Amino acid sequence: MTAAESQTQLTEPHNSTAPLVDTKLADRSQLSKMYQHYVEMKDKYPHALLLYRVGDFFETFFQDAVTVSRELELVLTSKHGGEAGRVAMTGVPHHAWERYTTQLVEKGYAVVICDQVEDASEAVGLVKREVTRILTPGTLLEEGMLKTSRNNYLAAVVIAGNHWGLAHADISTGEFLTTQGSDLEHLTQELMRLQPAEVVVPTNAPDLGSLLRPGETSPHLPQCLPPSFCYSLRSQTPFTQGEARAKLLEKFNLRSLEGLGCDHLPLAVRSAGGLVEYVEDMQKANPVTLQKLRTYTITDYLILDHQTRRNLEITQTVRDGIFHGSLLWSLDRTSTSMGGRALRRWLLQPLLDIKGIRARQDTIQELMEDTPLRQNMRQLLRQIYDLERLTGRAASGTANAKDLVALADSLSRLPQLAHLVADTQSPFLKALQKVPDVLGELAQKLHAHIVESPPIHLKEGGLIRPGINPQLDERKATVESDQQWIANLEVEERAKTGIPTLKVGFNKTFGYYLSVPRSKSDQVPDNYIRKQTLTNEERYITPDLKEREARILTARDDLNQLEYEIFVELRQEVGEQGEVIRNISRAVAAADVLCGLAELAVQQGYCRPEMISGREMMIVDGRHPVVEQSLPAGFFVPNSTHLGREQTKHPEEKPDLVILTGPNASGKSCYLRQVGLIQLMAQIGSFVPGTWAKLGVCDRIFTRVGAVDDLATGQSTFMVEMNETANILNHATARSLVLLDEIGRGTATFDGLSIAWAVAEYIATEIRARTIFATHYHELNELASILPNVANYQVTVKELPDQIVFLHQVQPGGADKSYGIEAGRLAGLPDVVIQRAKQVMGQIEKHSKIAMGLQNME
Ligand SMILES: Nc1ncnc2c1ncn2[C@@H]1O[C@H](COP(=O)(O)OP(=O)(O)OP(=O)(O)O)[C@@H](O)[C@H]1O
Repeated sequence: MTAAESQTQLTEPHNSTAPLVDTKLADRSQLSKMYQHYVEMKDKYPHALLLYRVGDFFETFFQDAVTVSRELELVLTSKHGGEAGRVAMTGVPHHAWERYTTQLVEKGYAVVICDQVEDASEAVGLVKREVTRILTPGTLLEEGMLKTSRNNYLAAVVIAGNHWGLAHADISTGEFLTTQGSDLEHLTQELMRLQPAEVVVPTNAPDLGSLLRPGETSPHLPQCLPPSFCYSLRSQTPFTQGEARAKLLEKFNLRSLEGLGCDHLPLAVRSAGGLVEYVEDMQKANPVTLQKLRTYTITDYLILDHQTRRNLEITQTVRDGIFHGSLLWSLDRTSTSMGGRALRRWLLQPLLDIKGIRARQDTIQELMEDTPLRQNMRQLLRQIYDLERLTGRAASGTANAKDLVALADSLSRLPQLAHLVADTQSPFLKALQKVPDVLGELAQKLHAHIVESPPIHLKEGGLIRPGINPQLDERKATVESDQQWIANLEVEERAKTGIPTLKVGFNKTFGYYLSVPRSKSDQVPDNYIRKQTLTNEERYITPDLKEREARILTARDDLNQLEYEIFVELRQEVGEQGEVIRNISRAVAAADVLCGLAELAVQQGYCRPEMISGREMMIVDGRHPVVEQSLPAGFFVPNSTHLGREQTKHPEEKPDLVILTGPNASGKSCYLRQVGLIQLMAQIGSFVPGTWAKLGVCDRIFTRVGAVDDLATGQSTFMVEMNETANILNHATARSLVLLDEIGRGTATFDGLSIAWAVAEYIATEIRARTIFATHYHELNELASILPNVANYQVTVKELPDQIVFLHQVQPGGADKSYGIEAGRLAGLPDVVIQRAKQVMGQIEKHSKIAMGLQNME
């Protein structure tokens, strides 16, 4: 029976023969003991999928079975549930729970793991089971469930009127930050930046504990929260000022929150306290260590709204939503996953502080100038594993022995790294010069204790080296000597019985046995006790053999247990050093990002931009960092940019606003984005694609690029465009960079042209933001003759008799034609249509000189 068939059958109304799918419809007193316990547990977690350990499986029952079978395409079956009848069931093998759970969590479900906590063979009555783990998208720790290249954020929000608090943590790395603000639009934008896997929201909803999957709505969810995330609806109590504050003080063992910088920020405190409470509630058996809470202010960073991040394709492309072809793709030369995550964070949160930017630039420069240092560092960094997450798993008790070996290997690279950077001067390299002694000692201890290549399982022995623990060695010796005794037994018994083919064997049911061919069974001595008869062989045991076997099995259990205890102690020691390891990990990650950026700058021939506090933007021979890498070397045509120069006798040479015209596909959008990306790269401290640059720090970059229907919100292309334009006009300042592509295209020509004109005029005269305005409306070129801070630029083409050659060069002046009709001709429009189009254009141009009626407009 397929999953689909079984599901159809089970979703039919319940009758006496169909399996039960609804716990509420089941007569609990008629259920057998285990199912009664299951239903009790399910009552506690009504909104999660409950995976219940039964023998070698994790099973789901009732309605959860239907959901799991549907989502994982597993066969839905049923089991006898006692007098009440059969119960719907879907199960997964216990060793594969991580794989299946990952899929469920990725689909936005919360999963509760209820495991057996006593040995089934020793249980009296029902095996004892407890909830050992609750997994939600934002509270994952397991290696296989996390993406190495990005943080997995859990966020918590508190909203009070137009004010908000937002805390976020990555519990796999320990990062924990909080902020507050006073415009709900900023909260939306900050959530869009973080892209949290899960957002915790305090509500008074009746269905507390439920997890809304992306796209699911609830009247209890504030409107400003974007629908694309998972939301956990929680009680408001832990988010009250008193509770939240107390929770933070307790968590970080503090008397006051002053040191955390959020004492005076009640909403930041409430969201952070609520988040800690939630994490503690989710992590039953594995307490999570978070780094000390840090407070930040969103206005301390360059603000990029969601549209701008999207349009500039910072982490993924607009068209396909993929990493390949994004800015991050083109810049990432990091060697560690910690560095990869840090680069992503930097790109989504560029700096405003010139000192901070210069410190990063200094480091890049030093690494560019010293090629051996850079190469050696990169080589060494490649040998450093994900220290942040390994430490997280150690501290929460989920790390295995392989994790600790990887951690020790990585820690032992740190002194080598320190040695390599011993003579460096820049701040980010100096931070690596001193490795706390305790880490070297820890690495040594781990290496000394754990075998080089340990097994994944922790309770089956083989983890700890000899010579570490006398008791362990003693037990090992006993087991080995007993095993030797058994090995000798074969030889001795062969000699004794004269049966040369006698063998000693082992199986799970009988343990050790002596195997003799049936033809020789009459030669066995009296002390052999027959245990099993097979086609060609007889199997025997002897009292001596059984005695040894009992000794071996007990000693081996003891041995494994002792090894496990030694391992757990080591793991705890690592956890205790969590903060020290994570501090140095952060330094390694930053150095890795900068080393990668230095490598990139050398490979691609980037320059160090001079960062200034004024508004000037000068880029000589700038290039688009992504398009350049996608074209064969030397094919990209560089272009310069001069904007916003304040002290100049010829303001027209350094305009605030550039009207950029040029035919389709000539390279206007590419140029526009290139300017935005160079500014953004400069503000993360990177060198930039160009031969020389001087850049005033921007407070925000705005883009309005291309026309895309927002079908999800039912808005037309034109309305989306107008909303975005309104947002820019309402928020841009003289320190912003505004990149506008084709404003006014989505409506009638004259409406569009009029809006485009008015928008450009407003930006140039009222806001004075540095702006590039790409347009097909050549009429806008008139603005330059009226406003002193507007200039015209065009992307040039060469006209040949039967084709247009794109030169991709941006030069002063306005294009007087758009070549749209030529493009139509090349595309095969009939000649008569082309001729008529030219006639109509001539007529329109005659009557549409805006400049002529300009006095009337003013
Ligand atoms: N400076 C450049 N050097 C080399 N190739 C370029 C350059 N600029 C753009 N191109 C190439 O030209 C193509 C078209 O560029 P782009 O999309 O920017 O044109 P456009 O003028 O904005 O067109 P439209 O007006 O139709 O949107 C790009 O895909 C790119 O490959």
